[in-house]
Amino acid sequence: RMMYPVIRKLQHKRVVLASASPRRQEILSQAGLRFEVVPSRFKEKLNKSSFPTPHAYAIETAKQKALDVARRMHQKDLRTPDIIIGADTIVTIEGLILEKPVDKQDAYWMLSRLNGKEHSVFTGVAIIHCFSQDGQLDVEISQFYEETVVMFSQLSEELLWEYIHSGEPMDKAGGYGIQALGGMLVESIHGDFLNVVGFPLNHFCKKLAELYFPPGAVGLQRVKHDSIPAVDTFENLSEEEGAGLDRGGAQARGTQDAGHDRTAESLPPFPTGLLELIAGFQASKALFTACKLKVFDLLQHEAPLQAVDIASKIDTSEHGTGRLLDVCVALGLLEKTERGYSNSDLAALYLLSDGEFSLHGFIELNDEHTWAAFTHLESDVREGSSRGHRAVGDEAEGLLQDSCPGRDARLCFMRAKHGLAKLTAHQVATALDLSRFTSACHLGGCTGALAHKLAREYPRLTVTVFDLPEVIEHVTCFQPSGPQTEQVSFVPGDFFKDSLPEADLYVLSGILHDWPDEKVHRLLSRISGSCKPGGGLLVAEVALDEDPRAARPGLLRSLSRLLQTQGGERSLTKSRQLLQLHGFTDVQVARTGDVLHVVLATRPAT
Ligand SMILES: O=c1[nH]cc([C@@H]2O[C@H](COP(=O)(O)OP(=O)(O)OP(=O)(O)O)[C@@H](O)[C@H]2O)c(=O)[nH]1
Repeated sequence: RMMYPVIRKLQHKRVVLASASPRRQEILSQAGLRFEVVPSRFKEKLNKSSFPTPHAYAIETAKQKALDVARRMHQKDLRTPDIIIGADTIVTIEGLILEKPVDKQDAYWMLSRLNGKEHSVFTGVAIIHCFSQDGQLDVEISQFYEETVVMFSQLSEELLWEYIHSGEPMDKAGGYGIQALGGMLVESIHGDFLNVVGFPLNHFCKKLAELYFPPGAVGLQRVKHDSIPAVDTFENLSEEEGAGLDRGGAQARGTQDAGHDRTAESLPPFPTGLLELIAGFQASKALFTACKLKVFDLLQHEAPLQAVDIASKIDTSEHGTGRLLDVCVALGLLEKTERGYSNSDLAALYLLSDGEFSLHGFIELNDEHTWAAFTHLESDVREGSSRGHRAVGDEAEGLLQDSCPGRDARLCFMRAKHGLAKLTAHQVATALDLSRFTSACHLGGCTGALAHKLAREYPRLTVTVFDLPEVIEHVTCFQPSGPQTEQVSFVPGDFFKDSLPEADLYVLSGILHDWPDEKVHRLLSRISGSCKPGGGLLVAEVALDEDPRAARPGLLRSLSRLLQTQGGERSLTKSRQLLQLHGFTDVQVARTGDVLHVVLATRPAT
């Protein structure tokens, strides 16, 4: 059998797979790895909301699974394995983490969330090297995760239930098995198939290559005894397993703080998520800086490049540039080989200044304005708006209104809006059926990204983009070429003062959250006055959610709105009430993608 060199490296080691998953066993044995299986007893009960990202949660669970086996094996037979592998697979959609369904109803709930949409599958993997000396356990932990994006077809209820009754969903993350019947539900995938099945073999081999054939001498990250995260995993040990054991056997050896004589079981879980959260602003600023220095643009044209060449081309210090580039590698924005640095797929897709789905403008806005606003957070929270609003908010509000401080700032704001609108336009345009309308007016439609998408989706529809004259003045450079441009026109005006263009559908996307309640009422009352009987109002907003984890992006944005414009995200219930208050009925709601709610309401015929 052909064996990948890194797998061969493990040939004479005692390798344990800490997993009961038959799929993981199959994938690793097909790869030629020899191992024993010792299923973990770690209960997957970590607090999901304490992790900044879903993958941080998956990695931590994988690590705890493997550590549980390490401790139990060490205590039980004192012949510690050399390597223990743990893994955890989760599905994420709309800010939620889905694991294995607990029953058929739960499987149905999961599958109907995934139905017709895109979701991500993350597998976190922990590779634990164990060392036993003087009866003590020492470990070195290496960990990584892999993401695969999966698109589900639109499926009927009947088909979902038939699939659920097959029994296949029950032991699978997200309630489906892509490798079997569940493959019929999947329209497309982007990324590693085996990652969805439960084990990212390719990334695993790369990780082993990093560990066993490091370019320099850098190898495993040795984790001190006292930082081995302890978890409550021993309650199920049989008497035989537990007999005569020193319960502190797996505990930290040589703790620095001898005064804290804690046992492993009494140590709290290692706060990986919290530590990532603490350092979160550093990662953002590193990304902002690399964008501002046009690192990704450069590497798109010339790659791979060494740090010294990048530094000379972007006119920065070699030392500082090298550090920044390595951080970008760690953040998954760049890739690094002996030949130099190049863009990761993520960077190539979203971080080029002229890419189709560029978030460059949004990053620039965050760097130049939101960042500054957040530096006043403490005083603004104390005062409810105030200083930050006066110092920074006026400027930010000016970006949205006619008192805009300058052309550059306005263009920065437009680029940010354009990038976000291109990302969400398809979801907003297709979330609900708009085919009964023939004319639409997108209020505050900025560069027209959503208007063009509406025109493409509904060939009978003409769309007027209504925005401030100083915005309309700059829209030309954002226009696509193609036939649907004839359906879209631009009209300058202020939706608080000027008469609104006639239309049978008004559209507000990401507008209401910019304004306090009093202005929202004024705007809705003007739209209600202009809307013909039978006409509609489509509102797309980042909505607050009942689930605190899913609500996080909305809540953070709400905080940022408070600082910048006095506006804020509103819950779906609030949005619905607002529309009803202004005479709209028949409110239909659709949740799209990760964060948006789209609401369509009708002005009744009187
Ligand atoms: O398409 C597929 N998606 C997922 C799976 C299987 O789902 C489970 C994921 O659960 P988890 O990571 O918790 O792993 P367990 O099964 O509980 O085993 P442990 O050893 O970790 O306790 C996993 O088995 C995937 O293989 C699938 O089969 N297809």
